[in-house]
Amino acid sequence: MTDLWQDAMDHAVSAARGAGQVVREALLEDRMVMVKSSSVDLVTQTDQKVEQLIIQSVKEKFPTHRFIGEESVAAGEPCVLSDEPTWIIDPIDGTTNFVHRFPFVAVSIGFSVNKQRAEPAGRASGPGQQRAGPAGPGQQLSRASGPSQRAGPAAEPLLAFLQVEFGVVYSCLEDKMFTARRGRGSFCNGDPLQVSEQKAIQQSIIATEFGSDRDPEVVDKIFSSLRNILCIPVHGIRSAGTAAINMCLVASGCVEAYYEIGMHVWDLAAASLIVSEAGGVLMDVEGGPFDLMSRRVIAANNRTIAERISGEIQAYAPARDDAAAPGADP
Ligand SMILES: O=P(O)(O)O[C@H]1[C@H](O)[C@@H](O)[C@H](O)[C@@H](O)[C@@H]1O
Ligand SMILES: [Mg+2]
Ligand SMILES: [Mg+2]
Repeated sequence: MTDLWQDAMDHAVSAARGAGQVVREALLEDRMVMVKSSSVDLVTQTDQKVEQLIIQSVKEKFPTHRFIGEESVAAGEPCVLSDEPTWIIDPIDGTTNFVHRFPFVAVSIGFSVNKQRAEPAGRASGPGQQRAGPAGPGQQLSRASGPSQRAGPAAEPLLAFLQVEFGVVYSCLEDKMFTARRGRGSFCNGDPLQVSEQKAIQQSIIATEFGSDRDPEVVDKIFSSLRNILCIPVHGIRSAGTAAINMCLVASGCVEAYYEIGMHVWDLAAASLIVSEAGGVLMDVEGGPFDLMSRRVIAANNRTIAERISGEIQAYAPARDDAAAPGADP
Protein backbone atom coordinates (compact mmCIF):
# COMPACT_ATOMS: atom_id res chain seq x y z
CA MET A 1 0.00 0.00 0.00
CA THR A 2 1.30 3.45 -0.79
CA ASP A 3 2.55 5.23 2.28
CA LEU A 4 0.79 8.53 1.94
CA TRP A 5 2.41 10.39 4.77
CA GLN A 6 6.02 9.20 4.89
CA ASP A 7 7.13 12.10 2.72
CA ALA A 8 5.47 14.51 5.11
CA MET A 9 7.05 12.86 8.11
CA ASP A 10 10.51 12.94 6.51
CA HIS A 11 9.96 16.62 5.88
CA ALA A 12 8.91 17.18 9.50
CA VAL A 13 12.10 15.53 10.76
CA SER A 14 14.26 17.65 8.51
CA ALA A 15 12.32 20.84 9.35
CA ALA A 16 12.62 20.13 13.08
CA ARG A 17 16.36 19.56 12.74
CA GLY A 18 16.78 22.82 10.83
CA ALA A 19 14.65 24.64 13.40
CA GLY A 20 16.77 23.19 16.20
CA GLN A 21 19.89 24.63 14.60
CA VAL A 22 18.26 28.09 14.52
CA VAL A 23 17.29 27.71 18.20
CA ARG A 24 20.82 26.67 19.21
CA GLU A 25 22.34 29.63 17.38
CA ALA A 26 19.80 32.00 18.94
CA LEU A 27 20.83 30.81 22.39
CA LEU A 28 24.24 32.36 21.81
CA GLU A 29 22.73 35.78 21.15
CA ASP A 30 20.70 38.27 23.18
CA ARG A 31 17.04 37.35 23.24
CA MET A 32 14.35 39.99 23.19
CA VAL A 33 11.52 38.73 25.38
CA MET A 34 7.89 39.65 24.81
CA VAL A 35 4.78 38.54 26.68
CA LYS A 36 1.48 37.06 25.48
CA SER A 37 -1.44 36.23 27.81
CA SER A 38 0.41 37.34 30.95
CA SER A 39 3.80 38.51 32.19
CA VAL A 40 4.93 34.89 32.58
CA ASP A 41 3.70 33.68 29.17
CA LEU A 42 6.80 34.46 27.16
CA VAL A 43 7.59 34.63 23.46
CA THR A 44 10.70 35.65 21.54
CA GLN A 45 11.46 36.55 17.95
CA THR A 46 13.03 33.11 17.63
CA ASP A 47 9.69 31.39 18.41
CA GLN A 48 8.07 33.45 15.65
CA LYS A 49 10.93 33.04 13.17
CA VAL A 50 11.16 29.27 13.66
CA GLU A 51 7.42 28.81 13.23
CA GLN A 52 7.46 30.80 9.99
CA LEU A 53 10.46 28.84 8.68
CA ILE A 54 8.67 25.54 9.31
CA ILE A 55 5.37 26.72 7.85
CA GLN A 56 7.02 28.17 4.73
CA SER A 57 8.99 25.00 4.08
CA VAL A 58 5.85 22.87 4.44
CA LYS A 59 3.81 25.18 2.19
CA GLU A 60 6.40 24.84 -0.57
CA LYS A 61 6.12 21.06 -0.50
CA PHE A 62 2.49 20.57 0.54
CA PRO A 63 0.63 23.69 -0.62
CA THR A 64 -2.84 22.47 0.39
CA HIS A 65 -2.00 21.48 3.95
CA ARG A 66 -3.26 23.42 6.95
CA PHE A 67 -1.55 24.60 10.12
CA ILE A 68 -2.09 25.12 13.80
CA GLY A 69 0.99 26.97 15.03
CA GLU A 70 1.37 28.37 18.53
CA GLU A 71 2.57 31.78 17.40
CA SER A 72 0.15 31.97 14.47
CA VAL A 73 -2.75 31.27 16.83
CA ALA A 74 -1.38 33.95 19.17
CA ALA A 75 -1.49 36.30 16.17
CA GLY A 76 -5.17 35.48 15.53
CA GLU A 77 -5.12 32.44 13.24
CA PRO A 78 -7.80 29.82 13.98
CA CYS A 79 -7.06 26.69 15.97
CA VAL A 80 -9.08 24.07 14.10
CA LEU A 81 -8.59 20.36 13.53
CA SER A 82 -10.45 19.06 10.50
CA ASP A 83 -10.25 16.14 8.10
CA GLU A 84 -7.62 18.05 6.16
CA PRO A 85 -3.93 17.31 6.66
CA THR A 86 -2.92 19.68 9.47
CA TRP A 87 0.53 20.44 10.86
CA ILE A 88 0.44 21.24 14.57
CA ILE A 89 3.56 23.20 15.46
CA ASP A 90 5.20 24.38 18.64
CA PRO A 91 8.33 26.13 17.37
CA ILE A 92 9.91 26.29 20.82
CA ASP A 93 8.39 24.16 23.53
CA GLY A 94 10.04 25.51 26.63
CA THR A 95 10.29 29.20 25.75
CA THR A 96 10.86 30.08 29.41
CA ASN A 97 13.76 27.60 29.43
CA PHE A 98 15.04 29.14 26.20
CA VAL A 99 14.90 32.65 27.68
CA HIS A 100 16.82 31.51 30.78
CA ARG A 101 19.11 29.08 28.94
CA PHE A 102 17.73 26.24 31.05
CA PRO A 103 18.89 23.42 28.83
CA PHE A 104 15.67 21.68 27.73
CA VAL A 105 14.04 23.07 24.63
CA ALA A 106 12.12 21.24 21.92
CA VAL A 107 10.66 21.78 18.49
CA SER A 108 7.38 19.88 18.24
CA ILE A 109 5.59 18.97 15.01
CA GLY A 110 2.47 16.83 14.99
CA PHE A 111 0.48 15.92 11.90
CA SER A 112 -3.21 15.16 11.96
CA VAL A 113 -5.51 14.03 9.17
CA ASN A 114 -9.06 12.69 9.01
CA LYS A 115 -10.23 14.07 12.30
CA GLN A 116 -13.41 12.02 12.15
CA ARG A 117 -11.70 8.67 11.63
CA ALA A 118 -12.73 6.50 14.54
CA GLU A 119 -9.78 4.16 14.42
CA PRO A 120 -8.01 4.17 17.76
CA ALA A 121 -4.23 4.48 17.73
CA GLY A 122 -4.10 1.86 20.47
CA ARG A 123 -5.84 -0.77 18.40
CA ALA A 124 -2.97 -3.22 18.47
CA SER A 125 -2.34 -2.48 22.11
CA GLY A 126 -5.61 -3.80 23.42
CA PRO A 127 -5.89 -5.77 26.63
CA GLY A 128 -3.35 -8.51 26.93
CA GLN A 129 -1.07 -7.08 24.31
CA GLN A 130 2.07 -5.06 24.79
CA ARG A 131 5.55 -4.95 23.47
CA ALA A 132 7.68 -7.83 24.59
CA GLY A 133 10.58 -5.41 25.11
CA PRO A 134 12.67 -2.95 23.23
CA ALA A 135 13.87 -4.12 19.89
CA GLY A 136 17.46 -3.77 18.78
CA PRO A 137 18.78 -0.56 17.32
CA GLY A 138 17.04 0.45 14.20
CA GLN A 139 14.49 -2.33 14.43
CA GLN A 140 10.97 -1.22 13.60
CA LEU A 141 8.19 -2.45 15.81
CA SER A 142 5.25 -2.44 13.53
CA ARG A 143 1.67 -2.83 14.59
CA ALA A 144 0.86 -3.80 11.08
CA SER A 145 2.68 -7.04 11.64
CA GLY A 146 0.40 -8.15 14.43
CA PRO A 147 -0.62 -7.65 18.00
CA SER A 148 1.77 -10.27 19.33
CA GLN A 149 4.40 -7.55 19.65
CA ARG A 150 2.65 -6.15 22.68
CA ALA A 151 1.71 -7.72 25.94
CA GLY A 152 0.37 -6.47 29.21
CA PRO A 153 -1.93 -3.71 30.16
CA ALA A 154 -2.37 -1.74 27.34
CA ALA A 155 -3.88 1.30 26.19
CA GLU A 156 -7.48 0.55 25.70
CA PRO A 157 -8.80 2.15 22.57
CA LEU A 158 -10.76 4.66 24.62
CA LEU A 159 -7.59 5.99 26.20
CA ALA A 160 -5.44 5.90 23.15
CA PHE A 161 -7.82 7.51 20.69
CA LEU A 162 -5.76 9.99 18.79
CA GLN A 163 -6.08 12.00 15.65
CA VAL A 164 -2.35 12.26 15.06
CA GLU A 165 -0.72 10.43 12.15
CA PHE A 166 2.89 11.20 13.05
CA GLY A 167 4.76 13.16 15.68
CA VAL A 168 8.26 14.63 15.78
CA VAL A 169 9.83 16.19 18.88
CA TYR A 170 13.38 17.44 18.53
CA SER A 171 15.08 18.10 21.85
CA CYS A 172 17.54 20.55 20.34
CA LEU A 173 20.13 20.86 23.07
CA GLU A 174 20.33 17.12 23.68
CA ASP A 175 20.24 16.46 19.93
CA LYS A 176 17.54 13.85 20.44
CA MET A 177 15.05 13.32 17.62
CA PHE A 178 11.91 11.61 18.94
CA THR A 179 9.59 10.28 16.25
CA ALA A 180 6.43 8.22 16.04
CA ARG A 181 4.24 7.08 13.22
CA ARG A 182 0.75 5.81 13.92
CA GLY A 183 0.93 2.03 14.27
CA ARG A 184 4.69 1.83 13.80
CA GLY A 185 6.25 2.53 17.18
CA SER A 186 8.24 5.38 18.69
CA PHE A 187 11.93 6.06 18.32
CA CYS A 188 14.68 8.29 19.64
CA ASN A 189 17.46 8.86 17.14
CA GLY A 190 16.26 5.68 15.44
CA ASP A 191 16.24 3.48 18.56
CA PRO A 192 12.85 2.11 19.64
CA LEU A 193 11.22 3.49 22.76
CA GLN A 194 9.32 1.57 25.41
CA VAL A 195 7.54 2.96 28.46
CA SER A 196 8.56 1.85 31.96
CA GLU A 197 7.23 -1.47 33.18
CA GLN A 198 6.79 -0.14 36.72
CA LYS A 199 3.37 -0.97 38.12
CA ALA A 200 3.71 0.58 41.59
CA ILE A 201 3.15 4.30 41.75
CA GLN A 202 5.11 4.33 45.03
CA GLN A 203 8.19 3.45 42.99
CA SER A 204 7.55 5.96 40.28
CA ILE A 205 8.76 9.39 39.22
CA ILE A 206 6.00 11.71 38.07
CA ALA A 207 6.57 14.76 35.86
CA THR A 208 4.39 17.83 35.83
CA GLU A 209 4.59 21.55 35.11
CA PHE A 210 3.31 24.68 36.81
CA GLY A 211 2.22 26.40 33.57
CA SER A 212 1.71 30.13 33.23
CA ASP A 213 -1.57 30.66 35.09
CA ARG A 214 -0.93 32.60 38.32
CA ASP A 215 -4.57 32.86 39.44
CA PRO A 216 -4.27 31.97 43.15
CA GLU A 217 -7.23 29.55 42.93
CA VAL A 218 -5.56 27.68 40.09
CA VAL A 219 -2.20 27.71 41.87
CA ASP A 220 -3.91 26.27 44.99
CA LYS A 221 -5.30 23.41 42.90
CA ILE A 222 -1.91 22.78 41.31
CA PHE A 223 -0.28 22.57 44.74
CA SER A 224 -3.06 20.45 46.17
CA SER A 225 -2.66 17.92 43.34
CA LEU A 226 1.11 17.99 43.74
CA ARG A 227 0.83 17.44 47.50
CA ASN A 228 -1.58 14.51 47.04
CA ILE A 229 0.69 12.83 44.52
CA LEU A 230 3.93 13.50 46.42
CA CYS A 231 2.38 12.07 49.60
CA ILE A 232 1.26 8.79 48.00
CA PRO A 233 4.34 8.72 48.32
CA VAL A 234 6.13 8.66 44.97
CA HIS A 235 9.88 8.51 44.45
CA GLY A 236 9.94 12.03 43.07
CA ILE A 237 8.43 14.83 41.04
CA ARG A 238 10.22 16.36 38.03
CA SER A 239 9.67 19.29 35.66
CA ALA A 240 11.69 19.57 32.47
CA GLY A 241 10.02 22.87 31.60
CA THR A 242 8.61 21.53 28.35
CA ALA A 243 5.50 19.42 27.99
CA ALA A 244 6.83 17.66 24.90
CA ILE A 245 10.09 16.59 26.56
CA ASN A 246 8.23 15.47 29.70
CA MET A 247 6.10 13.23 27.51
CA CYS A 248 9.13 11.92 25.64
CA LEU A 249 10.60 11.03 29.05
CA VAL A 250 7.45 8.94 29.67
CA ALA A 251 7.89 7.29 26.27
CA SER A 252 11.56 6.62 27.08
CA GLY A 253 10.71 4.94 30.40
CA CYS A 254 12.61 7.54 32.50
CA VAL A 255 9.50 8.76 34.29
CA GLU A 256 6.31 6.80 34.76
CA ALA A 257 3.85 9.60 34.10
CA TYR A 258 3.35 13.25 33.26
CA TYR A 259 0.24 15.28 33.94
CA GLU A 260 -0.67 18.91 33.40
CA ILE A 261 -3.66 21.18 32.97
CA GLY A 262 -3.29 24.30 30.85
CA MET A 263 -0.92 23.44 28.06
CA HIS A 264 -2.15 23.46 24.45
CA VAL A 265 -2.66 21.20 21.47
CA TRP A 266 0.73 22.21 20.01
CA ASP A 267 2.47 21.13 23.23
CA LEU A 268 0.75 17.72 23.11
CA ALA A 269 0.04 16.64 19.56
CA ALA A 270 3.36 15.12 18.52
CA ALA A 271 4.34 13.80 21.94
CA SER A 272 0.96 12.17 22.57
CA LEU A 273 1.57 9.81 19.66
CA ILE A 274 5.16 9.23 20.82
CA VAL A 275 3.82 8.11 24.23
CA SER A 276 1.06 5.99 22.77
CA GLU A 277 3.33 4.29 20.26
CA ALA A 278 5.84 3.51 23.03
CA GLY A 279 3.08 1.50 24.75
CA GLY A 280 1.81 4.23 27.07
CA VAL A 281 -1.68 5.48 27.78
CA LEU A 282 -3.25 8.91 27.51
CA MET A 283 -6.10 9.97 29.69
CA ASP A 284 -7.98 13.07 30.68
CA VAL A 285 -7.13 14.30 34.20
CA GLU A 286 -10.57 13.17 35.38
CA GLY A 287 -10.11 9.69 33.95
CA GLY A 288 -12.07 10.07 30.70
CA PRO A 289 -10.75 9.84 27.17
CA PHE A 290 -7.85 12.07 26.20
CA ASP A 291 -8.92 15.05 24.11
CA LEU A 292 -6.24 16.93 22.20
CA MET A 293 -8.10 20.23 22.41
CA SER A 294 -9.03 20.07 26.10
CA ARG A 295 -5.70 21.35 27.50
CA ARG A 296 -5.61 18.50 30.03
CA VAL A 297 -3.57 15.34 29.98
CA ILE A 298 -2.20 12.41 31.89
CA ALA A 299 0.38 10.47 29.89
CA ALA A 300 1.49 7.34 31.70
CA ASN A 301 3.23 4.03 31.28
CA ASN A 302 0.07 2.12 32.15
CA ARG A 303 -3.56 2.60 32.99
CA THR A 304 -3.22 1.76 36.69
CA ILE A 305 -0.77 4.59 37.28
CA ALA A 306 -2.76 6.98 35.09
CA GLU A 307 -5.95 6.26 37.04
CA ARG A 308 -4.22 6.64 40.40
CA ILE A 309 -2.92 10.05 39.35
CA SER A 310 -6.32 11.08 38.08
CA GLY A 311 -7.76 10.24 41.51
CA GLU A 312 -5.35 12.71 43.14
CA ILE A 313 -5.73 15.66 40.77
CA GLN A 314 -7.80 18.71 41.67
CA ALA A 315 -9.22 19.18 38.21
CA TYR A 316 -10.28 22.40 36.53
CA ALA A 317 -11.08 23.20 32.92
CA PRO A 318 -9.31 25.99 31.08
CA ALA A 319 -10.93 27.33 27.91
CA ARG A 320 -10.53 24.73 25.18
CA ASP A 321 -8.13 25.37 22.32
CA ASP A 322 -10.99 25.11 19.84
CA ALA A 323 -13.39 27.19 21.96
CA ALA A 324 -13.37 30.14 19.61
CA ALA A 325 -13.50 28.11 16.43
CA PRO A 326 -16.71 28.27 14.42
CA GLY A 327 -18.20 24.79 14.38
CA ALA A 328 -15.89 23.59 17.13
CA ASP A 329 -16.80 20.39 18.95
CA PRO A 330 -18.81 21.11 22.07
O1 LIG B 1 4.90 28.15 25.73
P1 LIG B 1 5.75 26.94 25.50
O2 LIG B 1 7.11 27.05 26.05
O3 LIG B 1 5.69 26.51 24.08
O4 LIG B 1 5.01 25.69 26.20
C1 LIG B 1 4.85 25.50 27.58
C2 LIG B 1 3.40 25.57 27.95
O5 LIG B 1 2.83 26.75 27.51
C3 LIG B 1 3.24 25.47 29.45
O6 LIG B 1 1.88 25.42 29.79
C4 LIG B 1 3.87 24.21 29.98
O7 LIG B 1 3.84 24.19 31.36
C5 LIG B 1 5.26 24.04 29.49
O8 LIG B 1 5.71 22.80 29.93
C6 LIG B 1 5.21 24.10 28.00
O9 LIG B 1 6.26 23.57 27.47
MG1 LIG C 1 4.85 24.63 24.18
MG1 LIG D 1 6.17 27.28 22.29
